Amino acid sequence: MVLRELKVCLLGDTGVGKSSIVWWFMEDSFDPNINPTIGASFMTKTVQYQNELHKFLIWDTAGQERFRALAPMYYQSSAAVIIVYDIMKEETCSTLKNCVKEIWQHGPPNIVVAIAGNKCDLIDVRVVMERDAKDYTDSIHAVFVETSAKNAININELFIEKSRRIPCTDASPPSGGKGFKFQRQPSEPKQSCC
Ligand SMILES: Nc1nc2c(ncn2[C@@H]2O[C@H](COP(=O)(O)OP(=O)(O)OP(=O)(O)O)[C@@H](O)[C@H]2O)c(=O)[nH]1
Repeated sequence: MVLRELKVCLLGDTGVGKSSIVWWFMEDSFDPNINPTIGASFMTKTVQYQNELHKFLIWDTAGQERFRALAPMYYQSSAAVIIVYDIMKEETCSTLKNCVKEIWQHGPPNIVVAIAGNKCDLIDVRVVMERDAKDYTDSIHAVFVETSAKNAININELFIEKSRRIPCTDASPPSGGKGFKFQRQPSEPKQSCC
């Protein structure tokens, strides 16, 4: 079976639920008392997709202002970004849009962008309309999905949709070899990020 590697970076404001999304994807569980990320955290998970194994290499970045300058170090070496906003906080959409602009300017060419409107379990108190978010993401040709890390809505789908769109690196060991091929190495940050 072919093994493919997909480097994915999560970006977005503090508190939108990036770590919770990753945690659900990794562990099938939700922690209401999860701590804010410091710097960034790295995780891997391998899933079977059709007749391939997809190994996700996931960088979960910190959304707090004081860590934003670090973000380019992670997205510049990624094949895909998931930019998360909170459907209850309009201002997190502004951050998202700034983030998209920055990635277009400073990210790798052909990076795949997905937008996740998180906390859709709180649909009754939403302030960001799904239609508006969808129109925006269509305009930038990004994948769009509303998610809930709390109720496990669309989390696996988000990662699977990514893996369908990313031109994956074949990480199968060359015949006789044992190692994995990595796509790109992190480089120095160019400027502060989303
Ligand atoms: N109701 C609800 N709460 C959520 C959801 N996802 C995350 N939360 C809560 O939102 C808060 C922030 O979640 P985090 O996952 O730490 O957010 P983050 O984007 O990683 O934050 P930083 O690490 O600071 O960048 C926590 O209290 C979570 O329990 C969700 O889908 N629904």
